[in-house]
Order: sequence, then C-alpha cells, then structure tokens
Amino acid sequence: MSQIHVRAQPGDVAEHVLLPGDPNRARHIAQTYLEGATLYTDHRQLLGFTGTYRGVRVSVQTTGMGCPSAAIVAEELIRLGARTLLRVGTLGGATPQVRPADLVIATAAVPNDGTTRQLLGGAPYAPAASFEVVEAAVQAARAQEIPHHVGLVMTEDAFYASTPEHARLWASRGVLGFEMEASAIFLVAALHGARAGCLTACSNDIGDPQLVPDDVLAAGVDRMVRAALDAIVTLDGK
Ligand SMILES: O=P(O)(O)O[C@H]1O[C@H](CO)[C@@H](O)[C@H]1O
Ligand SMILES: O=c1cc[nH]c(=O)[nH]1
Repeated sequence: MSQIHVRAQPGDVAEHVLLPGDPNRARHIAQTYLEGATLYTDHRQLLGFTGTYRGVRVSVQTTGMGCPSAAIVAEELIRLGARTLLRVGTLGGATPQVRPADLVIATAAVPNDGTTRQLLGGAPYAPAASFEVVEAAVQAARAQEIPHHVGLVMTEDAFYASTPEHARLWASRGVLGFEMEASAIFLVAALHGARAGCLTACSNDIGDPQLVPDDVLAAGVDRMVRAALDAIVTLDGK
C-alpha cells in the first residue's frame, strides 16, 4: 500500500536506502552513482529513486530537514520494505578538529530534538547507529583513503539556536558536530528492528554563517556518498 508521504508501492523501494535531507542531493546521487535509476516518488519534493550500485539494488530517498520529517520518511520506508537506512547529510562542525568537508561517521546522536522525546514519552535513551553499519562505513572510508572522524553527533531542531559556545560545551563532551535528523532515524530504525547509520560532510562551523565553498563541499559530499555506497555493498546479504 502506498504511504501517506512516501508515495511508493511495495517493491519500489530497495532494502538499502540512502537518506539525504536535500532533494537535489538525492537527484545527484541517483544520476551520478546509480545505474538504471528511476524516480518512484516526488510527492512534497521528497524525491525517491531506485537503481543499482555494483549490482546491489539501492534507493535514495530525501528526508527533508529536521526530525519530524525524517521520522515520517524512515517509518514509511520501513513499511515499504527498507531494512538499512543510511543518512548521507551535512553537519556543522563543533570542534576545529572537524575541518571543512571532512567526513564524520556517527556512532550515536545526542537527541536534542522533540521527535525522539515524543516517541519515547520522555524516557532517557541513546539513539545509536547499528554497529555493523558503522563498521562497514569505517572500512569503506579506510579502503578509499578518505580522512574521517568517528564519534558522537548532536541532533537538534533549531538550526539558528546553536552558538559557538554551545558547540564548545558539547565538543568538550565528545560531540563532533551538529545535524538535524540522525537521532530520529536511529530510533525509528531500532523500534522496527531495522539497521541505521549516518555519514555527514562538514558544511560549516556551528554558529558561523560562512559555508564551505561549493566546490569543496561538493567534493566532500561525493567522498561521503562513495563511502556510503561501498558500505551498502558490504552490508548487502548480511
Ligand atoms: O544537508 P542535510 O542532509 O539536509 O543535513 C543538514 O542540513 C540541513 C540544515 O541546513 C539539515 O537537514 C541538517 O541536518
Ligand atoms: O544542522 C546543521 C547542519 C549543518 N550545519 C549546521 O550548522 N547545522
């Protein structure tokens, strides 16, 4: 049955799904990396494509920005048969250690968002990536010699509420950077017995309106996507 937001039929969505926030990134991934990619939904501009990468069937589905939208998309993808959800996003660096366009592989997400709070009824919980997804992503980054960081991210709702001081505080607690969807994707996947991960490319420093130059960020995004797709190939059949 088609879902309310992800307007697709069972069979349209692959078992493994890449999840960018941005529909243009979804189109770029489908056109650049997937063979035979076809669009299965454009409802609400949540563009979704399915094709193959090195013989493995893969979808790329836009989540939109923020946990409310990402949680809806994750839930509906699982209803449509998805079993591996791998976010491919951008992130604001919380520490000078994370350089422009660097790859950050999340192990878990500090849930500074309202969606996971509602789903959990306020109970404490640690939304975490699946170990095998982290392992496959790290292996892919190493094999492709992509410099990367592995650790905590913070998921937040209010993009413009974050300040350099807030970033320094959370960096002192091990957070590498801030983004807006990982906690919800990790939790929704866990609630349904699916596996999840999150790869991000650093687009700016937290609180700094200066974005990484377009060409530098685009190269970082492509490195992230290549690592994510190779991770999916490793995970296929496991
Ligand atoms: O580039 P995407 O994947 O959208 O990710 C980041 O960018 C958006 C904010 O600019 C949020 O969605 C945040 O998580
Ligand atoms: O959530 C995000 C994503 C990218 N950059 C930020 O500053 N915050």
